[in-house]
Amino acid sequence: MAETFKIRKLEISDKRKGFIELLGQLTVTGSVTDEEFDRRFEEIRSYGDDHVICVIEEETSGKIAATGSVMIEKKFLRNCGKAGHIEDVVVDSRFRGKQLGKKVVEFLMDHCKSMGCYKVILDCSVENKVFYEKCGMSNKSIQMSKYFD
Ligand SMILES: CC(=O)SCCNC(=O)CCNC(=O)[C@H](O)C(C)(C)COP(=O)(O)OP(=O)(O)OC[C@H]1O[C@@H](n2cnc3c(N)ncnc32)[C@H](O)[C@@H]1OP(=O)(O)O
Repeated sequence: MAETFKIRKLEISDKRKGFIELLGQLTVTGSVTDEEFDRRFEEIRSYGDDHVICVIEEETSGKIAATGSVMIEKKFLRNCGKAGHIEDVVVDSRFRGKQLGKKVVEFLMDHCKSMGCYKVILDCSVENKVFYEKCGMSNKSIQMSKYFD
């Protein structure tokens, strides 16, 4: 059957559509219960346009095929400017190479533009550098991190 894709914001029913399993293709998710998911969903929803999670649903199967999120940081510099931070971009391995990742990033960038951000930034592995270049980004600096126990 033909695949049809719809891009939209995350909905509370998306846990049943494989959203957490999809994130598991990016990194460790732990076992998120329905209650934990609902609580976190409501918390994120309360941030309104300052924290948006985008998904692409494959409508024939009703499964979430791709996702990505963006947070809007409010600054004092640049005349109290705003910066977008893209995180957690992942496309289901069955659907990679169909421009879905690019569509997710474009959706998130459009959101940043509509929010008046002067820039959008993200961290990624060397393997994903070309993908983000194809999304219109360029390498700016190095990534630093510290994971807490
Ligand atoms: C900020 C973060 O979240 S970083 C984490 C990124 N996510 C991951 O690493 C999770 C595992 N990987 C994935 O989910 C996917 O491979 C993604 C998200 C990196 C790419 O998603 P896809 O849907 O497969 O990419 P998409 O089809 O939109 O590719 C767009 C373009 O980038 C190119 N591209 C995609 N991935 C790569 C890659 N790893 N290396 C080189 N080019 C690539 C494609 O060939 C395509 O080029 P074209 O427009 O000239 O045809």
